[in-house]
This record gives sequence, C-alpha cells and structure tokens, in this order.
Amino acid sequence: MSGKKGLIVKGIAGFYYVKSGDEVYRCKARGVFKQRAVKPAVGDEVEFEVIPENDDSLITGVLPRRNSFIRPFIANVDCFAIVTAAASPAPILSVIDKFMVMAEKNGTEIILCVNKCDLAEGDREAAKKAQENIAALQRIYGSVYPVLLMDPDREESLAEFRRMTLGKKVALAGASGVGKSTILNRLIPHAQAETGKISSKSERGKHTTRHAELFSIDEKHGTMIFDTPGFTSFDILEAEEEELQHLYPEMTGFLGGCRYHNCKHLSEPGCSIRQAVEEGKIAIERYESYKSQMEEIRKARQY
Ligand SMILES: Nc1nc2c(ncn2[C@@H]2O[C@H](COP(=O)(O)OP(=O)(O)OP(=O)(O)O)[C@@H](O)[C@H]2O)c(=O)[nH]1
Ligand SMILES: [Zn+2]
Repeated sequence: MSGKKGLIVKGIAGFYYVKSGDEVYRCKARGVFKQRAVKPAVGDEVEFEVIPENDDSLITGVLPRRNSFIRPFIANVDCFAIVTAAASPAPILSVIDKFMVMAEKNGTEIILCVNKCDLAEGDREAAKKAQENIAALQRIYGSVYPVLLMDPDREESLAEFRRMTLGKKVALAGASGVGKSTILNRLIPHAQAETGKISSKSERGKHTTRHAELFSIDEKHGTMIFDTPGFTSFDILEAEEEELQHLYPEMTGFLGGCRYHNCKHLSEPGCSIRQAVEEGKIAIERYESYKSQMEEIRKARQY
C-alpha cells in the first residue's frame, strides 16, 4: 500500500475519481467516513491508498476544507463567478446580491459576469435596454467587484474569464437562463453541459440528478471549474443580522463611524452607512439589498 494525496474531480454512484499528478484514480471511501458522516465531496483534497491487488483505491482521509456547500454538494470553491444576463432575462439585483453575500460568507473571491453582451449591439430598442442594464451593473458593482462583460461566443471573453480566475477553482452561480451552461460549454467543450433546455418538470428532474464534476480549463495554471446542477436560487439566507454588514465590502470602511456601536444601519440617527449612501459612496441599490436581506433574516428568525 502507498499513501497519496489528490483532488476529487468527480463523484458518482459511490465512487470518487481522484486526480493525483496526471493520473485519475477510481476510489472508494473507507467505511469510517460513513460512520462519522464525513462524506467526501467533489473539490475535496484527500489522502488515499492504492491497493495493488485491487482495481479501486481507498480514500483514507479528507483534508480540512476551506468551505463546503450542501446543494450542490461541493467543497473548496476559491471563486464564484456570479452570472447575470445583460438582458433576457433582465438582471435581478436581489438575486445577484444574495449570491454575493453567500460567496462572501464562504470566503471566496467574486467576479460578476454580465453575460449575453451581444444583445447590447446595435441601436434597436432591445439593445438600448441591454446597454442601460450593463451601464447600471457597472455603476453598482464596478467599484466593489471585478465585472466581466461576456459573450461566450467570443474567444476574448473566454480568455478574459480564464485570466480573471487564474489558478482558482471556480463555481458558476446565477438565475436560471442567464447562460451558465453555455459559458461552461465554451470553456470546456467536452463537458457538454445541457444548454437551452426546456424548463419542464421532467427536464428539471434530469438536471438536478446530474453528478458534480470538476474540469480543468487551464492545465498550465491549474484553473478548474465546477460543473454542477444548482446554484440558481436560495431557500434561506444563511447569515446573521450582525454579520451581514461585513459581507458588503463597500460598507466595511464606514463601520465604526455610527453613533450607536450596535447600529444596524436601518433608521438609527447618526448612521455613517446611510450617510455614505446619501453621499453616493455606497450604491443605493446595494443598500436596498442590505435592508431587504436584514428584513428576511429577521423574518426567518421568527419561525
Ligand atoms: N444571445 C445570447 N444568448 C445566450 C448567451 N448565453 C446563453 N444564451 C442562451 O440563453 C439560454 C439559456 O442559456 P443556458 O446556458 O441554458 O442558461 P443557464 O444559466 O445554464 O440556465 P439553467 O440551466 O436554467 O440554470 C439558451 O437559449 C442559450 O442559448 C449569450 O451570450 N448571448
Ligand atoms: Zn449605522
């Protein structure tokens, strides 16, 4: 027996595919994991043993995780590419901001991908609307997170995506129909993620049962992307009231300036966050998201 370390790149039907160097080993998890309920996830760094007389190797340990998610069940996301469309569907800020809070809470980097930028070309009414949406997104998010204007049919867009995520393990998140599968397909043509599928119940059922897989999109720099079903919506916002202010990077510089040390930045007098909003230093739209998320957290607590 020899001990090795590797990365789980696929999990399917009780088998884990562990990449170590240039090889991928099919592994089973040692029984002890099942007893302790530590289920290995795609993205996990693991220790495993190659057993010469056996086809399958054996995972013997999961290294500490930087983060992990339940649905989809993956671990060690370095960067969330939060995808919205310039149009069709129109951007929904509350959805974008929820993904951003979730990503911040899990300590990942964030980039905002504004997809379908081809729809902004020309001067027809629909194109103008898309242009307006792009300008608004740049104004709201441009000073907080990197914003990538994307058209997955253009090689430059894909190259820029790779450059912005260099060496990271990236997951895509975004509302249904914004083009996540399309981006994934262009980045890894062999993955053949489902695109443009009909949102019927049976189609959805198929989609949600797909396994998670981690694909390389830049071998040289070790950039990888999670192909997973999910990350399209949220049931609950998993943040505490006091914590939320720290998950808005543009707010952190103003914290501590409020009259009350436990200011929630809602309607308290002498609030430095509200002042920053009034002075245009914090985008009003982001502040509105903060307020409605606070409301949501409070409501969830009452049940
Ligand atoms: N014009 C244009 N259409 C796009 C672009 N990217 C994706 N689409 C189309 O938008 C539709 C939805 O794309 P998908 O990639 O399936 O979107 P998704 O985010 O994976 O959707 P879900 O699987 O429902 O979460 C498809 O018809 C795509 O062909 C783009 O950059 N420009
Ligand atoms: Zn305040």
